[in-house]
Amino acid sequence: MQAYGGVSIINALPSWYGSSMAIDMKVKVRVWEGKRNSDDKLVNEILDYFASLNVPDLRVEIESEIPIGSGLKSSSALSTALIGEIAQKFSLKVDVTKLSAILSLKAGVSYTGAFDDAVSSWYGGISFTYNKEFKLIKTQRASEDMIVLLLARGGKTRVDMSKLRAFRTLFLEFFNIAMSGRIWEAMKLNGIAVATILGYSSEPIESSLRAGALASGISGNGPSYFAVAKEGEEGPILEALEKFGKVKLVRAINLDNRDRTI
Ligand SMILES: Nc1ncnc2c1ncn2[C@@H]1O[C@H](COP(=O)(O)OP(=O)(O)O)[C@@H](O)[C@H]1O
Ligand SMILES: O=C(O)C1=C[C@@H](OP(=O)(O)O)[C@@H](O)[C@H](O)C1
Repeated sequence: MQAYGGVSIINALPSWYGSSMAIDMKVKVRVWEGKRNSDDKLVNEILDYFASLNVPDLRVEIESEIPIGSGLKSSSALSTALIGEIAQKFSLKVDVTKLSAILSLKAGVSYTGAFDDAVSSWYGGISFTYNKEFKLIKTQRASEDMIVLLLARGGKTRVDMSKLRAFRTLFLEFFNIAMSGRIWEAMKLNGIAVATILGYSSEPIESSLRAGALASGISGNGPSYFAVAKEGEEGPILEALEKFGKVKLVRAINLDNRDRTI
């Protein structure tokens, strides 16, 4: 089973309201009956949950294009893909995205459950959620004709959640801007605010906005930066971002055929 990474539109830590957009960076997971081979806490939390439903011990193979601990939703892509794979293999009916959020919290890899990220990872497109109640507000298709430029970096450390929580009202406003359809504006405001609050340099963001990006900022809690460009207008932004490291170009992804009944 596979799921996808994403970039943040609204980080859910400040207000519990979150939104993210799936991008074409894949995580592919396969499982076989056999002795467990993972020492990852998220994988083991998921395997423990299914063991409690009498699913036998499983060997897990993960192929991921997303750097771990990047802000690009590697954990939600992994957990939804793994939960979906096990549910399909053993014909179990589960709510993939809600279970992903609950088990991510239990495994300690998430602050709010990252339900926003689980929904975009699993269903593609854009998610709007209220993570406190695992509530899906809406999903919408993402424009696949935009280019997302990534300074993809992994290995983030814990963030001080109270720093972001202090800006609850501001992020609630950003969320409302996104809900009204002004996605790039909300994405940019969120991305700049997260960078400023968490102390990341704003130089890559300023450079890409000067070069014509529709949005730029920190995705999730970082450390990855992103910029969004209209197709054909990405050249100067690529040039601006390349001064800060290797840049990866991807597109948003919609998964119109995802089975919503698993
Ligand atoms: N390829 C992978 N293999 C094993 N575990 C992974 C992989 N990708 C993600 N994870 C899990 O996700 C966690 C990282 O989550 P997090 O810090 O929220 O990063 P991100 O912002 O990329 O989602 C890791 O600690 C690990 O448990
Ligand atoms: O832990 C969480 O609940 C979240 C972490 C952040 O994402 P990353 O894990 O990608 O940093 C954030 O953007 C998301 O809305 C919620």
